Amino acid sequence: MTQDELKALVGQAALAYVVPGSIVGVGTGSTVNHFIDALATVRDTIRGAVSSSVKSTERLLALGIPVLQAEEVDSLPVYIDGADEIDARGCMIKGGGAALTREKIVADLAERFICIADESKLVPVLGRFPLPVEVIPMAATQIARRFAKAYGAQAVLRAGVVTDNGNHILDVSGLSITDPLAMEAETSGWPGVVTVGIFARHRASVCLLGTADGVRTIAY
Ligand SMILES: O=C(CO)[C@H](O)[C@H](O)COP(=O)(O)O
Repeated sequence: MTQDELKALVGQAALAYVVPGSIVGVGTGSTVNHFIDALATVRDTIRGAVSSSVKSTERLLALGIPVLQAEEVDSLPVYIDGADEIDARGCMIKGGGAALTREKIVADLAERFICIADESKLVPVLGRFPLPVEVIPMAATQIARRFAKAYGAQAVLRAGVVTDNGNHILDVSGLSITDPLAMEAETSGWPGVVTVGIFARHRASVCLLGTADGVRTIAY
């Protein structure tokens, strides 16, 4: 099976976690695009979606799924999203699609984070995938220096990318994230950091991994 077929498999499997009559939290990315397509087939059974990006909103609306604003809902039963890396405890690196800030906001509304990914995303330790960090533009250089000093890591500005929030993305390589909760807490507090792409406080409750043998479900 191709990687895209594995993504389609888990996008479809995630439908089992959609609560009838509810509003669904929807992430961003190529795997989530498959989920949105699957969600459209049951759109009459849900009240709508809260989306984590302009791209996902456009796809949801094009498929006839109503989109609500985050401020219109108190809580969501599930948030369904992809990841760039997932460790053995369900902590993740996210933000490859530059949507990490809104993803964390919508995930924070949800009771459960259902992560959908192909099995190549499962790693022993987070950090091989460069960590995306959304930053206020004027602070980018200062924050890059701080990653070098604190962790010996190299932060590179993602060229030509402006987030849905008008900010920039640093991609930080050379990290070995053995304590995701601690690193998320520490770096999230640096001035100028909007959102760090470590999802430890908002880690996955369930991970659906696409494998050649079918969907592997990991509950944390
Ligand atoms: O965090 C994300 C976007 O900001 C995505 O969930 C992550 O990049 C995975 O994307 P894909 O499903 O395309 O592999």
